[in-house]
Amino acid sequence: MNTSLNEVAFSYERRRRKSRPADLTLILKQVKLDIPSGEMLAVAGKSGSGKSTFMQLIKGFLKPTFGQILLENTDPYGAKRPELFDRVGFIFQYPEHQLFSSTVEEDIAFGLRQSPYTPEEKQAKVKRAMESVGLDYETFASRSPFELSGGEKRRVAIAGVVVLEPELIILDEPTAGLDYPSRTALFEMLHGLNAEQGTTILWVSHQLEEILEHASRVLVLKEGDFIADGPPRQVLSDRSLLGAMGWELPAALALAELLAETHGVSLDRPWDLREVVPELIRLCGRKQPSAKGESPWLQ
Ligand SMILES: Nc1ncnc2c1ncn2[C@@H]1O[C@H](COP(=O)(O)OP(=O)(O)OP(=O)(O)O)[C@@H](O)[C@H]1O
Repeated sequence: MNTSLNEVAFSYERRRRKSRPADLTLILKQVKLDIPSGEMLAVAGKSGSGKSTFMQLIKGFLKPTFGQILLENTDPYGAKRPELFDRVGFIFQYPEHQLFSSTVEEDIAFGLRQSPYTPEEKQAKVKRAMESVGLDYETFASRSPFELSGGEKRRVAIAGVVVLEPELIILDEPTAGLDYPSRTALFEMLHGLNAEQGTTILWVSHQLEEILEHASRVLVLKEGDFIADGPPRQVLSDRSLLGAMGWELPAALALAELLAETHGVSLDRPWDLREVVPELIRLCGRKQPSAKGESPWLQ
């Protein structure tokens, strides 16, 4: 689903008739933005910069004070079509805190309770949603969500949104509090939804490495303005931007710079630590890993 913000400004203050943007404290400042269908879009910015407000406007939890949100070129408010917001799924931070049913299946099916589907159709949808988040139906459907691991609980909570087949999914720091394997699995799942169902994924992230690895585009928000927008490799190599945001250089670039300074090694802008490792191995005089994947450190 194509999503646009047309000069959207937002204030939590009450707007009086005839008030202008300059009369109010704006949390989002006349933002113009297009989010074409199918993007993996990360939003970064300091605490209080307006990320959550931005996401809630797209979901329809908040209404623009000025300007318009367009979903498939339609303003849901102007066209009196609030149901367009149902095509946007919203996953809060720590969504597992909102699980409440006694079984995984009931929890995921909760959003379908008002729908016209038969019980069999609902079960098929739940099963499909569970598969798309990597939860085996036979293993998990009848278990209590409260007995699962943190990563599994989060998958159940996400399946409860995926079952509604949203075209755009918004996630607020989806990897917060997860260990490395759970983070990797979560992104595999999001990439799967994006590639197989064309779902647009928009998520808030505070981790540059995560953005570099998973996003097709990154938006940087500062005090209600998008100050950068583009491919992560381009945006996150801008030193003045990194300085303005108080962000460290991504680890692979920092390591490459250190190698250049200390050993005169020149690497071609590595973005991933895996791209730096072969050079480190060479400098240490160790062999490269064999085709079988043996660790060079153990030889
Ligand atoms: N309900 C509210 N009423 C009034 N002001 C609010 C409300 N919610 C947020 N704000 C203010 O709006 C600004 C932006 O908040 P927002 O939650 O959108 O930022 P954020 O970038 O998501 O922050 P964080 O990373 O800490 O979650 C902050 O100054 C905040 O205090």
